[in-house]
Formats: sequence, structure tokens, C-alpha cells
Amino acid sequence: MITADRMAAVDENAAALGIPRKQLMESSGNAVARVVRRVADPGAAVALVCGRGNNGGDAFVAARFLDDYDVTVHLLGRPESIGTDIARENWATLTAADYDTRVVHDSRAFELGDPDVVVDAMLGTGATGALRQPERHVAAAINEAPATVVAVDVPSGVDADTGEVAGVAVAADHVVTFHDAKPGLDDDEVTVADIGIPEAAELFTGPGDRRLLSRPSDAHKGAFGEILVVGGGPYTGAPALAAQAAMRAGADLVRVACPRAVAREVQGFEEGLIVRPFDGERLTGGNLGHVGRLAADHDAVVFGPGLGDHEATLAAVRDFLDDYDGRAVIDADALAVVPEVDTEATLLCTPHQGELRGMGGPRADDWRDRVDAVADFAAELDHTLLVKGAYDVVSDGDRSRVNRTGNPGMTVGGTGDVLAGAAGALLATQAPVDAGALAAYANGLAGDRIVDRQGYGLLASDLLPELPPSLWGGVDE
Ligand SMILES: NC(=O)C1=CN([C@@H]2O[C@H](COP(=O)(O)OP(=O)(O)OC[C@H]3O[C@@H](n4cnc5c(N)ncnc54)[C@H](O)[C@@H]3O)[C@@H](O)[C@H]2O)[C@@H](O)CC1
Ligand SMILES: [K+]
Repeated sequence: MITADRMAAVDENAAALGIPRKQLMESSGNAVARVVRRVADPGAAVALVCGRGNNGGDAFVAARFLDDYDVTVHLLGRPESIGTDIARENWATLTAADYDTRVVHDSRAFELGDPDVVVDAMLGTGATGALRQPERHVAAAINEAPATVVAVDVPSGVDADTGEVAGVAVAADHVVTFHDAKPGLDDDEVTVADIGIPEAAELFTGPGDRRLLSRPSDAHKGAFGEILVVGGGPYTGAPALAAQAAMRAGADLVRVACPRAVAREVQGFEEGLIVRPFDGERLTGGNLGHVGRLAADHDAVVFGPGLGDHEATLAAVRDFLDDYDGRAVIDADALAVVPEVDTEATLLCTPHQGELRGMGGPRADDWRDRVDAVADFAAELDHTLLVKGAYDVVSDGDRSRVNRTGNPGMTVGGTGDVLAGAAGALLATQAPVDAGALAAYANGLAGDRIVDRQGYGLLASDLLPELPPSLWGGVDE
């Protein structure tokens, strides 16, 4: 089952893999024609009723695969109003090749005739809200006709994200839907057509995944999360990098909780950092109260960068997780305590493969085996894992993603802190798997863009200014 939004992301990822949408439309149209062949013999009268989006475009293509049928193509609206280049090109082919095309300017002028089969290609996954005119009037006409109705992708009037009907919808005898089942469709009537989208477009992160991030225009301050980075002690650069990465990944506000002994040094990395120091040289049971109170006031916490592995620190992390029920990214030394705690918190753990084994996790050399092994271990922990490597594997035990951006130049120190910070910011608004996958994608893409430009020798801090374009566009792939 796939929602309209996720389908759009997969479609964009397929395009990035070299399969343009027009090619998918060709496969979709072919699949529609195959279903028509199943329900009626050659020579039958087929009315293709087409909207002005790509759903209509699929039926323009289908017409070319039905030359031995008596085909009529109805376009609802003017040809100039066809909304996409690929649908417009396929319409132009029909007129150039002298198919029986009819332009419906006015719903009252619509005449369906007496077809044996109606193909409903008015609206698909791009539809919003109840049917407007002329589609509403035409849907009623289709429902009254004694023809077999084949709907393209979803019956027009059915919301492809919820499966709900607002007002009138086409009553279809068969639905030919693409790539995966859509919400609200009755299994008995549905043909799921393989249109040649490779599994990689779903499994691997790609530019389409960034669709999750579209900032609503009415966003108010606070809608993208306040993040607390808990780190520092033996190391000071790590929490500063994580905090800056969280800011670059769109967090509204980022605060750093670190030992007072190193607060000035952490602050020195970036003027804009808000530092909330706690007493002492490192996190311990003694200053945990301060951290716990701060954490409760934030949407997500990034735990670990530069904390060190002192016994008292790890005990404090354990105590923190025992009580915490919010969202947290767990990185570096703090990872070791995760398997030992029984916490209500929602954790996104970011180990590299060595740290994963330190957590009692699996070893798998081949990335395909690793996907299954990481999924099993995530299910066992009941948390989400982002296992870093040449192929990053992200899984919550149910959904798994693999990220391939990034390069060997990124083995330099600090890139993991940038990743953890970005993941923390995204965790405030996204499901943990999506936060992990997007953070890995953007962090790796940032590194790829730098290496493309200047070669190796990158610093972790170089990644920071590249995070926003990697997450929000301006990406030339
Ligand atoms: N996503 C994919 O990977 C693929 C999608 N394809 C097809 O493309 C379709 C989606 O195409 P589009 O995104 O162009 O969207 P649609 O073709 O579903 O609809 C878009 C058009 O409908 C109008 N519209 C929206 N809501 C309306 C309403 N309530 N009443 C009347 N008009 C309304 C819009 O103004 C726009 O012109 C899919 O359903 C599928 O059929 C296929 O071509 C191949 C692959
Ligand atoms: K449809």
C-alpha cells in the first residue's frame, strides 16, 4: 500500500535513477490497455474519458495500444489547459496520428455515446477535494452508463491518500493501479500493474524523499522543533558541530547542555549557540537533574557527541533514559547503554558498524544482508537504527531504507556529529526512520558536493553550509 505523497517521492527517485516519468506513463498506458483487453474483445467501443493531468495522460497512451478497438478519446477541458508536458505531448501524438479525439469545453456538451467500456482517467493521485465540474457531471454520466468501467490508478473522486470519497466518485468495475495498491481500493477489483519502477527507487534514499520537508507557508516559530544537544566533556567540538548541524537542518532553536568547564570553549565555535552549562567536568548523576529538566522542554534531544565513556557518565545516560519519554538521537559513547535500558523514549541510534557490534548488534559484510540484520536488531531493541557505512542502513524493524550518498573523504572526524545533529532536528518533525534516512542522505550529499567541487581534504564543519541546499533544493543531480 502506498500513499499519493510517497508515490510522488518514489517517482522522483526513479527519475533520479534515469527513468523519466514519460517512460512510466508509457508503461502505465500499456497496463491500462491490457486490462481493457481483459474485459472486452477487439472491436468493442472504448471511451477514454481523460482529465488534464497525468492520469489523463496514461489514457492518451492507452489509446495507442488499442488500435484494434473502436476508441474515442474525450478530453475534459481545452488542450492548452493540459497540466504537464508529458500529457500534452501524448495528446499531441493522438491528434497528429488522427485518433478520434473530442474536446469537452462544457460539461453540458459531454456525450459519452454508448461504449462497451469506459476508461475513467479523469483524476488520479493529483486530485484534491470533491470533484469539481466538469468531472462531477461526467462521473455521474459514467455511473449511469451500462458500460464496464475501468478506472486508471484510482476511481476519480476517491482521495488517493485516504481512500475517502467526498461527494461523487466513479463506480469502477476494475481499477488498474500502478506500482502498489492505493488506500481505499477493494482488492477484488484491483490490478496492480508493474510499471518498471525499480525496487531501488523505494529502498534507496533520493531527492524525492525531501518532499517530506515541504515547510507549510503558515509555519509559526516552534513548528520545526527546539533541539537540545547534550554533549561535551572530554571533547568540545562534537556538541558544537551537532548543534550547528541541527540549526542548518531547520530546527527553530538549538541549545547545548555541556559541562560548565567547557562551556566557553563550546560557545567559541559559533556565536549563535545557546549554551546551558551544568556543573562539573562531565555529565554525572549529580548534574543529571538539570539536563532532564531541559530535555523535557525540547522536541528532541541529541545525546552523545563528545560525552566520553566515563563510567559515571554512562550511568547518568542510563538514568536519563530510564525516565525520559521523548524523542532522542543517541550517538557515540552513549550508544552502549541503549540495549541495557527499558525506556519509554523514542530513540534513533546512530552507530557505525563497530559501535553496532558494541551494542550486541549483528555483523553483516554484504549490505543486503545488513538490511535484514539491522531490521531484526531494531525490532529487538524496539528503537530505530541508522547504521553508518558506505551504505547507511536505517530501520525501525518495520520500514528500512538505505542511503548511498557520501564518500571516503567523510571518514574525517566530526562528520558523525554533523549527522547526529541533523538527525535530531529532523526527528522533531519526522518519523524516526525518515529522520534518519533524510539526515544520512543530506549529510552524504553535502560531502559529495564538496568533494565534487574541491576534491578531498574536507572538514566536518565544511558540511554545515551544504546541509540546507542538500535538504531543500538547489541540488544539481
Ligand atoms: N506518480 C507516478 O509515478 C506515476 C503517475 N502516473 C499517473 O499520474 C497520475 C497523477 O497525475 P497528476 O499528478 O498530474 O494528477 P491528476 O491527473 O490526478 O490530476 C491533476 C489535475 O486535476 C485537477 N484537479 C485536482 N483536483 C480536482 C478536483 N477535485 N476536481 C477537478 N479537478 C481537479 C488539477 O487541477 C490538475 O489539473 C497518477 O494517478 C497516475 O495515473 C503515471 O503516469 C505513471 C507514474
Ligand atoms: K482515475
